Amino acid sequence: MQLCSPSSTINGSSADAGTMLPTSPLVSFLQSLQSAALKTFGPNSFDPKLYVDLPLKHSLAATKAAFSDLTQSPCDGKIPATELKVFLARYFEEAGSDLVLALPVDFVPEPAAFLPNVENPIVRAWALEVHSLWKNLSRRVSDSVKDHPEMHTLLPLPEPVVVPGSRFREVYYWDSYWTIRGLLASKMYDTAKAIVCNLISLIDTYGHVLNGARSYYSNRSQPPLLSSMVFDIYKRTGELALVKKALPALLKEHHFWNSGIHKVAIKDVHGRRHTLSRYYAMWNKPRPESATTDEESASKLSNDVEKEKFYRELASTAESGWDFSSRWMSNSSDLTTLSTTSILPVDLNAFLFKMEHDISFFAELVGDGFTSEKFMKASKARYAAMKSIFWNATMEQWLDYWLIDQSDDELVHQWKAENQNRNIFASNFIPVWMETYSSDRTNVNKIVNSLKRSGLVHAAGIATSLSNTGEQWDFPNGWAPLQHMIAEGLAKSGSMKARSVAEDIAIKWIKTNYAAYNTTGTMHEKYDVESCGKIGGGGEYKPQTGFGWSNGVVLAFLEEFGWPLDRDIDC
Ligand SMILES: OC[C@H]1O[C@H](O[C@H]2O[C@H](CO)[C@@H](O)[C@H](O)[C@H]2O)[C@H](O)[C@@H](O)[C@@H]1O
Repeated sequence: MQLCSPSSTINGSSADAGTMLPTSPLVSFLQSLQSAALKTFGPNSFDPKLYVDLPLKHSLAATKAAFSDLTQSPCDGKIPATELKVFLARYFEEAGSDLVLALPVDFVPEPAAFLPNVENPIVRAWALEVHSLWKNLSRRVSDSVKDHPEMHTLLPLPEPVVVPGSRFREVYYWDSYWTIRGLLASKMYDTAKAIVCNLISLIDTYGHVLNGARSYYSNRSQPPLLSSMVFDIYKRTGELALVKKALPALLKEHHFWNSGIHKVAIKDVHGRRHTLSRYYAMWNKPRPESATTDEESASKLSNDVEKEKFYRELASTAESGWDFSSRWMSNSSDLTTLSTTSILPVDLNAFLFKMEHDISFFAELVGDGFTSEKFMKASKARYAAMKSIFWNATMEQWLDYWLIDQSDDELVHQWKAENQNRNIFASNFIPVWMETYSSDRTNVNKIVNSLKRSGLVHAAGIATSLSNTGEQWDFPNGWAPLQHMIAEGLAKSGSMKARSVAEDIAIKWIKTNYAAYNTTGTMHEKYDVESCGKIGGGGEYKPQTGFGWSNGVVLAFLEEFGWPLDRDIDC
């Protein structure tokens, strides 16, 4: 494979964070269609995202004119269902039809040296089924997107793609990391590299990796894991070409997260000044993919200023990947108290610490000593900042820091102990995924003890939080990425005790995925950690199947821990 096809021209750097990016005419129109469809079809089984994913069959002008005729004399303020259905069939292609199923070039039914330590034949057969799911999730962007981008919200990408599945028809940023981990276990190195090339092309065009490859996602990113993708592929293949290609893009991405409104200065208890980052979307309107839901949630707010602030918090929370969770709310039963832009998140800064480390490593590899040194210094500075601002020695975990009672106009915040959020979330343990933390034996043992008494570890894995709010990034849901980062960090620490806790988490997780697969015939986006084989729920959309990161984590766990002949896979 050619390493990466030439990517689209650079439009310049991304707009200043905190500003509003303009809405495209197509997205605005599809949002009005979404709103009309809700009125017509009602809320049961209504998925607002479907409407903003619809590709046009005719020009936007012609489609708008026809829609306008339809809305001239609606009965009871709504378009009759039969008329709307006819309009939809006449003017739109099916959602997702602009991504064409494409067999990955490097897929073989049973790769050589596949999961050598999985000895149990039942588990091996299932792992091969999970491996075969890459065929269902692999696509290429249709030519019509490249030829007529104005008729699609889907963005053109130069290489084949792997999608999470179901309503998530397009590429997602942080999901891609665990997809890649699974592809590496599946020995599908070209497909893994293609994913990275696509994300680099987004940085070339927008200055950051988008939440997902849709025009309506351009106002925000997602947890920054591109450097980890490049690092893991390099470790596996030893090929320098991808590192060389990725390095300039990573420098741009680092700038995106460490400038403008993402960047926060804070003085610690000793008066030392640090710089950390936060999530902050360039958007203060309803998220187009969930506009009807967001408008409903905002309806109890009394004025436009409050609504705009709330909409920005919703989009910024989507940027965190944890949409939605009590983690970001000052009142866990009230979504309108989302305060994501006023929080310094542990996991985001841990990812950036790793990015700095990775960039330093990549720069060294390509012979750029100056950049390598610069980023080593940056990672050391963030390490010090994370210790001063997030680490809580009594709880022996890292805690999110709330920037409360201080306005954004203040140039430097002042750390106060009471602003650390003492609620327990899986994110409080994510730094252990980074080698710098996991290789410190004393620290790891403290973290293992703290994790064990946290209340997060359940029969079927690690819970996202301890609060059952009905939001999907809360109890009792467990998510594949969270299990993986914590277990991998502990497993690689060199502490036998930590490795055994990690293996226990991995076994529980594999068993619950297997049991649910056996009863439902599919892999799920999230699971309920209270009992083995139970799928997750809650949140703003129906639980999804497919599913990229769950498949990736099962394969990565089986690669790391194997499965002995005599270990039972049943719950
Ligand atoms: O449509 C609602 C939201 O859906 C996405 O978020 C969830 O799915 C993503 C894909 O698996 C995942 O990356 C994210 O962590 C999930 O919470 C989307 O990313 C959001 O932006 C969107 O508003």
